[in-house]
Amino acid sequence: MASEEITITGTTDGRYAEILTPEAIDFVVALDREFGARRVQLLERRRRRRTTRTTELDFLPSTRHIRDDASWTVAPPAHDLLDRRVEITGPPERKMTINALNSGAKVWMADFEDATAPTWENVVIGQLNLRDALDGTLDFTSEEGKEYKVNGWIPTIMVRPRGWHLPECHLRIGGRAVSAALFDFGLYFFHCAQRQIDRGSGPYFYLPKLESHLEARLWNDVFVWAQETCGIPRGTIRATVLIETITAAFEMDEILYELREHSAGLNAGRWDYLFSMIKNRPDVVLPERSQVTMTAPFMRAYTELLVRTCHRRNAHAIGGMAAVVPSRDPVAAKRALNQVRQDKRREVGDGFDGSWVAHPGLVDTCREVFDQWLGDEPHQIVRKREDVKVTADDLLDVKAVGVQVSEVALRTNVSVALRYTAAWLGGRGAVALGGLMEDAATAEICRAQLWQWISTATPTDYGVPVSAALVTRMLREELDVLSETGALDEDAARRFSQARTLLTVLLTERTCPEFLTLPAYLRHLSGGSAAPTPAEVTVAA
Ligand SMILES: CC(=O)SCCNC(=O)CCNC(=O)[C@H](O)C(C)(C)COP(=O)(O)OP(=O)(O)OC[C@H]1O[C@@H](n2cnc3c(N)ncnc32)[C@H](O)[C@@H]1OP(=O)(O)O
Ligand SMILES: O=CC(=O)O
Ligand SMILES: [Mg+2]
Repeated sequence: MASEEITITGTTDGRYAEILTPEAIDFVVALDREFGARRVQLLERRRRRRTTRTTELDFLPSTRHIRDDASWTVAPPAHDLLDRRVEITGPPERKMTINALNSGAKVWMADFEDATAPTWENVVIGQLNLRDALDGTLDFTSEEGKEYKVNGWIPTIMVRPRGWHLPECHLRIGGRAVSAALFDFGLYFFHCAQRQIDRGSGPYFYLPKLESHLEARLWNDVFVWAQETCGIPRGTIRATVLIETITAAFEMDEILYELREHSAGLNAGRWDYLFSMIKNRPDVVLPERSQVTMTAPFMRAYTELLVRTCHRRNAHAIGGMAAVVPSRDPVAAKRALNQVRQDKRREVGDGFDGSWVAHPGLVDTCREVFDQWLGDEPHQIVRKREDVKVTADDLLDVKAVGVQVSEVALRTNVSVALRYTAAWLGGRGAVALGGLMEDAATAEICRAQLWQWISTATPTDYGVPVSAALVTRMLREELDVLSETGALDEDAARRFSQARTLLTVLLTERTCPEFLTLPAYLRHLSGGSAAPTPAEVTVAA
């Protein structure tokens, strides 16, 4: 096994070499050799669980003792994760890294996941930006000559590696691609763990898209191994798990338990949660995205249970993303701020200890709401929310009878899915479209909804059922409009055409494809040359 060839197929010279040192690559390879096989087994378990399920989802009988045992709690919070009232998220792109570090938020989540298109450049240079930030050497000059530098105080940094489902195909062991999650975690840990400790902080993470406590156990074992290997005391790492799949919502206690010596609570990843709901219950038709708000009974049940579960275990409960971004139009900007204010008020009132914003222009709004409620207290974990009683039925209480979709809703989902996918193929993992922040999670909702509406022939409010023919026609029309108005240069036209082909295939599969980003990555960003499937050839023709 030790003789398996290690190959790297992306750029490795210039500043890439500062991250892709032989020692750092050895560390990632060792991580993948240690844990790669378990990751593959857990992905297979995900597939089996989803395809062979015959009864409704429920809490696990086998882990009842963990839920019923009131005696355990998670480790006390690290000193710089005590007060998390406002957390800004975004990709570790150079300028945005500086802007996030200067934003005044308590925490910055540097995101290799929903907000990053995992091109080789984005994933390696993102690591370099993080390291430069810690070394105090991060600067940037824009094309217009605007100079960017990090001011004095910076937020606590948490890094979100990619999910277990994604491979990093540019690094292979004996021809096998390594896990993208271990690649992102490993490089950050290798370069920045000690740097963070030296400045009085630590290696902190956000863990995305977990589907079970066994996946949390795998992360915990990765943490223990990484700390031991690098001579860092056990329990130095801290990680907040996003509860953003419906199966994980049934295992919140168990996830905290698995990670208890490294846990920094849970976060309500509302957008992927909706996506997961559609994927896991394809026959329960959800209306358009704008109508499924956080006050829908099943979304409320999920967030209430999250707060109660966290606080019972002395862990932070962190709120989610109101996906509006301020616009330059003052009226729209005011509306966006009001929406964010309302969303954060609901969260703090429910017991959340902090929340996310997607833009520096929203930091003050979120902080003001939490300041008003928390005052000088760093969090509200003392509010145990014992009044909350959430059953399995509550988590699944989707009122989806008689859903009809409007033409506007259909066209919006088509437009966002197409534009986002094209941007992603061009290396941008988050974009503002129509005043909304769109990232991998929100785009997955759009395309999964289109798939669901096609597969159930959901009626439209103008008399015809949604069909593959209707949606593929809309995709073509959307692309035609962009082409005719001259909005696309040659590169953009190619990416839009690739996006249309990809979406057309995914939207017409018999079962809802697991992820948009996985086939998109394998086909277009992995540096490989995957042959097109017969379905894609048909679409392209
Ligand atoms: C479902 C989830 O997982 S949510 C978490 C993942 N998603 C995210 O993190 C999205 C983060 N947000 C973003 O990426 C951006 O806000 C976008 C793409 C939506 C909009 O960005 P822009 O189009 O650049 O917005 P806008 O022009 O208003 O930005 C103004 C300034 O704020 C900066 N900015 C905007 N958002 C951020 C951010 N999240 N972090 C740091 N800087 C930011 C811009 O770089 C720009 O800087 P400049 O004035 O120095 O040029
Ligand atoms: O990652 C966050 C989400 O809402 O999805
Ligand atoms: Mg997410």
